[in-house]
Amino acid sequence: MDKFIIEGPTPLKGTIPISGSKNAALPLMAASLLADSPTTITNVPKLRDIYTFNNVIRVTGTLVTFDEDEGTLAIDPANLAHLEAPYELVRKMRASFYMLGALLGRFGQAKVSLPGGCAWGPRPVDLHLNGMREMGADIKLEEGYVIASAPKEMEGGSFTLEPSSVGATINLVLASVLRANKFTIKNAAKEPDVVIFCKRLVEMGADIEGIGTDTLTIRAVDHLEGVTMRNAADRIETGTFMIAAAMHPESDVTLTGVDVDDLGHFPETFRKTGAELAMNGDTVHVNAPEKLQPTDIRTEIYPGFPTDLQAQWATMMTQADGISSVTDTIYYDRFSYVPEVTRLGADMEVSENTVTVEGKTPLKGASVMSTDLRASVSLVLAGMIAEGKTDVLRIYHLDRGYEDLEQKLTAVGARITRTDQEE
Ligand SMILES: CC(=O)N[C@H]1[C@@H](OP(=O)(O)OP(=O)(O)OC[C@H]2O[C@@H](n3ccc(=O)[nH]c3=O)[C@H](O)[C@@H]2O)O[C@H](CO)[C@@H](O)[C@@H]1O
Ligand SMILES: C=C(OP(=O)(O)O)C(=O)O
Repeated sequence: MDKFIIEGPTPLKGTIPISGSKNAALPLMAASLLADSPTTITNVPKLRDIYTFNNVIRVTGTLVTFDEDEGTLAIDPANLAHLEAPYELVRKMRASFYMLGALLGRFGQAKVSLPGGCAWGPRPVDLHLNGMREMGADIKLEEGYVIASAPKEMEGGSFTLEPSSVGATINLVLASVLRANKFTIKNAAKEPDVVIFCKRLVEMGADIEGIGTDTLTIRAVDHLEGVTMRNAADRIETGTFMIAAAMHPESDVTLTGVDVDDLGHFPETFRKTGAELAMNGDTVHVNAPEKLQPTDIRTEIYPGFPTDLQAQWATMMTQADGISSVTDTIYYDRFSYVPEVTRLGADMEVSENTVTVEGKTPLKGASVMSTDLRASVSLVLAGMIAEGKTDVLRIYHLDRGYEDLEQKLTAVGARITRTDQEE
């Protein structure tokens, strides 16, 4: 198992290119299975989750070709015949559950393992399943698998997501675009990953009304055509590097290739820390403040503060002068990074779904353990401002979602090396 050795503290200075988004690419890949002809997706990052989902898709007989140098993924479902997504692959990442909507929507049948993914607490799929039932599908659970079937035409109807869910919105759209006479999703997710997914489906020929709002109405079309589509820039990687840039008073970082319109209210909140932020076209420039201001946040659905940046934000707040509170309203248990950042000297206390951070505490290098994707990157952020050597163990979590992380950070001044010496 690989680990990072980080020598700190180091200011970050220079330019970091932003990669294509993992969480936008995965639904686009699932959408390509609905088409009668091949789809090409550009700006796809080289990430473990993308490789895993490629393999999930290949099990069905679909031809998947990934040109890693170009970041171009070609998906040809002409020979898609095996309507199953097995446990061995689905357990590795939650988004492989999109196979349920894709296979059911296209073929009226699917056998898909219940999903894995970042495991910080309960992550149910009841809304995916109940929404499909409401649409007219028959859904059973057998030995850890969802067995689904649907007639050629489903009546459709209406289903309210409570709470709003990115994954359920995507799965219900996948299941309905070819098969439901008229299906309405209420309290649908409006996250940019959902918006780009719906827009690309419309380019393929789908009929989806209300894109970007919380009510989506889908009317079945006869067939969808494969197209060439561009994936979005990664808004979570963008936010992570903005936070990294604010943590050391001498840092001055430019991010390129950003989809600034996908950042919701994050830039506004970020400015409250005292960091200077300039956004110009697809470029974001961050100049760290002399003194970081304590800034409370609560995670919310888009355009509110993303839960996928909660751990990074709380870690940044260890360097702010004063007390701040970070509350996660989406995932109540997403705090496994707290004991690890505390090992470096942070003063953090979790109560229910809030972590209270008292700063500013000097951090000192130690060995810490990655527990999930965003928790892991917050340990890297902490390691880059900690005095001395920090070992971040189990970085395979990071490889799920950050493309070339150590190369990108090293290029702007961090001292990070990867080794496979971990016992
Ligand atoms: C691959 C991907 O894109 N993952 C993202 C996606 O995950 P994912 O799609 O799994 O997250 P959801 O938007 O579904 O989860 C939102 C909330 O709904 C709840 N819920 C969800 C489904 C369900 O059937 N029942 C239910 O109760 C969840 O427990 C959670 O409290 O959105 C999350 C919230 O922005 C992000 O943290 C993940 O990075
Ligand atoms: C939690 C994440 O991914 P997943 O939903 O696939 O676990 C994430 O991208 O932060």
